[in-house]
This record gives sequence, structure tokens and C-alpha cells, in this order.
Amino acid sequence: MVSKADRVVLIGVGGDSGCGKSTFLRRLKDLFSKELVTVICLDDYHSLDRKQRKETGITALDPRANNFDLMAEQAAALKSGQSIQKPIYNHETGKIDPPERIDPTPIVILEGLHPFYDKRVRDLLDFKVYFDLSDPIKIQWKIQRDMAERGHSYDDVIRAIESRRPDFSAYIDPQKQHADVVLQILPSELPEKKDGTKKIKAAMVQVEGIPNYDPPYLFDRAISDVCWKPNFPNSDPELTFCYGTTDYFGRPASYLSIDGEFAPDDSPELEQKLRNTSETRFGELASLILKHTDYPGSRDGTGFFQVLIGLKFRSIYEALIAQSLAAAKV
Ligand SMILES: Nc1ncnc2c1ncn2[C@@H]1O[C@H](COP(=O)(O)OP(=O)(O)OP(=O)(O)O)[C@@H](O)[C@H]1O
Ligand SMILES: O=C(CO)[C@H](O)[C@H](O)COP(=O)(O)O
Repeated sequence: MVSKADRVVLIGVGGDSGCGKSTFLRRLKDLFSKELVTVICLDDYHSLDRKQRKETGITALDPRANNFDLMAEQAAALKSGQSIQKPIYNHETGKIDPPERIDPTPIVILEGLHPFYDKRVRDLLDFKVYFDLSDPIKIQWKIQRDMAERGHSYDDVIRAIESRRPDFSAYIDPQKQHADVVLQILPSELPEKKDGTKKIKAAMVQVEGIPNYDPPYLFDRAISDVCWKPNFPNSDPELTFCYGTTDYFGRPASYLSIDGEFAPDDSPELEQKLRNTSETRFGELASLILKHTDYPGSRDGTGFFQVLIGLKFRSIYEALIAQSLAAAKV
């Protein structure tokens, strides 16, 4: 666990509903004690309640249903160490509740649909992560959750995804071009599972030149495009782990990808081939996977990369705190 300091580090975690943001935030709890972190759900900045959105036909994804002036003002206040009176959007009633007081902690995470939409907010963020879920996986996860846990029918789920698609494409998806690290969750290129469910290929894209971020890579940084098929006895025989360079919206970037499923017990061996993980002890990444094998994604690249992003985020946080302490001494 890292220690407390004065500077407020502001993090943005973006992506559509159901793309794994909460699972990622749950994993961060292993790395930061709870007094260090405040999570702000940006749904609280909805300016139109559910009834108003229904009447006007404006969705929650549409910027017109969100108060970016207030979001920017309050993000700036938190970053400069001031408390705010944050509105609350109540998902049970669909109404906007009276505001609550939020006091800044050393880390404030803005998570939700629009963390990078407004330039004023975007420019305040010290690290930006976007969860980019491809459509077939979005459908699969939503069906699993909304049918099993929320009593929705298959048709309801598909209708809900379809009705969000135009505004998702117009306002949410384009934000990924502003992210520092993007976790892409794609259908596997390997043969399907016997039950017909899709395996996952996860790719962690890391834009070059992120302050305080030394990108992890596979084997050797000098080898820029490499794939490894480990052939673990209890994992997918075709499991493939790759590292390469790419272009992300005109910015040079590198990526790590894992295609296929692995037994969590094999994660130490996967981790051994990675460099620059920002672990504080050897084997930390795998031990964090093994600690929560019940979390979704613990058998594929989604969980593995969520933990890796968490470790990198911790090292950014520590670097920023060290810099602010050094500046305070001058
Ligand atoms: N790596 C994963 N593998 C398989 N399923 C997953 C994975 N991550 C998340 N899910 C599924 O997707 C659902 C949504 O995940 P999660 O709650 O983390 O997303 P979210 O972005 O916070 O969603 P929301 O904004 O709707 O709360 C989970 O209930 C789970 O069923
Ligand atoms: O995308 C969403 C959150 O990520 C929700 O659809 C949005 O916040 C509206 O919520 P509700 O459907 O409860 O009125």
C-alpha cells in the first residue's frame, strides 16, 4: 500500500456502461488503501433526470443531458484540494437527489461515460484509461448480467444496446483517442468454445510519451513485434501473448495482447516474460490475479491487464507524489 501525501492525483476511467470499469476499480482496492481514493461516478452530473430524458428523447450519453460546466468546476476544485457539493443521480428513482459533500483525497477517480469529453476536465487528468469493449463482447457480457441478475429478456438487451448505439458512436467512443492507455476487449481469433460463448482477446494499447509511464513489454524492448504461445497444460493450447508497436489515432503506441484463456495458476509464468510491470515485489501481478480468481476476467487478458494497468497507475501516483514533495522542499 502506498502512503498519503498532499497532491491530488486525478484519474479518468472511461467507457460505456458494462465494460468492466467497476471490476477494474475493485481491483485497485488491492493497491491503494481506501482512505487514499475517492471515486466519483460521472452519472452524478446528469442534468436531465430520467423523466426529462424520456420526454425530450435525449439519452444520458448525449452531452446535452450532462452538466459539463459543473463537472469541470468541481474537478478543478478537487484537484486544488477543495471540497465540493457534488450532485447525486439516483439510479433507483431516476431523479437527481440533493448534493453531498466530497472532500478530496490524494487520489480522485472520475469514472463514467464522459471523463474525456470536455477539454477542461480532460486537461486536469493525470492519467486516462479507456475500456473499449467490442460489440460482440458487449452483447455477451450484457446478456450474462442483465438476463441473470436483472431479469431482462434477450430482446430487451439487444434493444437497449441498439438504442444507445448512435449516441455511443457520436459521443462516447471518440473519447478513446484522448486516452493514455486503452484496454481493448475483442472476440478471440482462436476457435470458439464448445458452449458457443466467445473467447476474448484483450489488448492493452499504451500511447507513447505518457508522463511518468514506462510502458511494459514482452521479453525485450528491442524486439518490437513478437508473439509467444506458451502451451501451458491447463490453458488454451493456442493461448497467444504478443507485444508490438502501432499507431493509435496518429499517435505512436505499443500494445500487449493476450488471446485465449489461461488457468489463473499459469499467470506467474505469463508475468515472468513481461518487463517494466512496476511491481514492488517479484510475482505481485500474478498474486493479485490469484487473490481474486472469482472476479470476471481472471482467466483471460482482461483481468491480467486490469491488474497491470493498476500497477502502472500506482507507479504514476508515486512519481507524482515524489515530484510534489521534492518541489515543496525547494
Ligand atoms: N473481464 C470480464 N469477463 C467477463 N465478464 C465481465 C468481465 N468484466 C465484466 N464482466 C461482466 O460485465 C458486467 C459489467 O462489469 P462492470 O460492472 O465491471 O462494468 P461497468 O463498466 O462498471 O458497468 P456499469 O457502468 O453498468 O456499472 C459484470 O457484471 C460481468 O458480468
Ligand atoms: O449509461 C449509464 C450509466 O453508465 C446509464 O444509462 C445512465 O446513467 C442513465 O441511468 P438510468 O438508466 O438509471 O436512468
